[in-house]
Amino acid sequence: MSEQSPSVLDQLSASGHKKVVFCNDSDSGLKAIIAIHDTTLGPALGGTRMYNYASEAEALEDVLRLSKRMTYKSAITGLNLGGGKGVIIGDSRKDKSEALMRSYGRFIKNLNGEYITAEELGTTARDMEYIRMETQYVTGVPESLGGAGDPAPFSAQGVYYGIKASLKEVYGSDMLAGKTVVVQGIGKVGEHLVSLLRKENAVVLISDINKDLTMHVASKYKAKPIDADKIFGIEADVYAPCALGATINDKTIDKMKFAVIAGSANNQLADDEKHGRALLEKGVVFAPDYLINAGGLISCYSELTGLGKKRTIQLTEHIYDATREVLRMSKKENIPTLEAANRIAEQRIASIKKIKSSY
Ligand SMILES: NC(=O)c1ccc[n+]([C@@H]2O[C@H](COP(=O)([O-])OP(=O)(O)OC[C@H]3O[C@@H](n4cnc5c(N)ncnc54)[C@H](O)[C@@H]3O)[C@@H](O)[C@H]2O)c1
Repeated sequence: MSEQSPSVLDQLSASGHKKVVFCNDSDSGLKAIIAIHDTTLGPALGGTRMYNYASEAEALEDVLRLSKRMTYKSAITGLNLGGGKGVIIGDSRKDKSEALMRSYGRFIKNLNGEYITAEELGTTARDMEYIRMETQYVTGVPESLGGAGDPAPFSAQGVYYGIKASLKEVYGSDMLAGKTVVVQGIGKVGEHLVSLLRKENAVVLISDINKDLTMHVASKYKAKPIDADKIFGIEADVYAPCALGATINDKTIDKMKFAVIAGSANNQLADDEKHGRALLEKGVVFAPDYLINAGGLISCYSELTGLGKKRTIQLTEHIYDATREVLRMSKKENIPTLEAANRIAEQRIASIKKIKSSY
């Protein structure tokens, strides 16, 4: 390691991580890192991403960042879960096998429940089935195996509540009828969101790089297709990014004519501090992504704790109140909404830590 790069333990100290496990199995070719950020509220839950990282340092940086975000996400959503994440280094189309996934499952097993995994970028429900063959500490398995199934409908529902809470902040009413919403990306989450918005007679504009899907969703829900390069010139009440991260950046902020940004995509701000502050100054209400896209996490939590669908829906509805609280704090303290969300999450963790210290 060069003199400039901090040691792994220094990196953990700086980010407040509890534990990082490096996994290596030469028989199956497994190379993975599991990061456990914080377990004050409960076991560390977070998906496993499989990605062809350019270096181990890049994989470590990603897993540290993602696991910390999971701590905040669970905390602000009111769940009794900590934050963790796993990354498998490799090409998910070429390097995956039953043995590799089961080997990874055995590393999770050896953590005795301190870390619970789920599906993420590059991993599938089938992979979770393989992990399940080795350990019970996995969630998001198919309904046919007793799991809660696809979390996307719950993620969409949470985004819908986030949009409504933001409209309430801006217009004093959360009615969607007649409001214009631009949904960017109409995949698993986006399409469910379009359906919920159209049920309340919102005017919905959709954009997706998949043209056939766009035409299909447009005619199914009576939504209007728009070109990707037109999005940031449109005047609309809400922009719902449901495709990629970092769409709010130096290039797009100036052009935006939206009152609210609320969508499912992770890490929507290219630079959390800089762009969070820029949106605040521009008067655009930004519903923090990690809060309003937590419906999928809530679905996993329900699966783990044996809660039924009804309770999952109730917990997802709570995203409305949680968003309102964040927006109120942001306004009162004149701080970006992401910072307000982080503070609320940190306050919950600190207060529960105190309770747990009492014998
Ligand atoms: N699925 C969940 O439960 C869940 C939970 C939390 C967060 N998220 C996040 O929400 C986002 C969407 O998730 P998903 O499960 O619907 O993914 P998905 O892959 O099913 O859908 C993404 C859609 O975005 C489209 N797309 C890609 N690039 C685009 C671009 N430049 N412009 C317009 N459209 C583009 C794709 O064609 C696809 O239809 C992702 O960022 C994901 O990380 C998803």
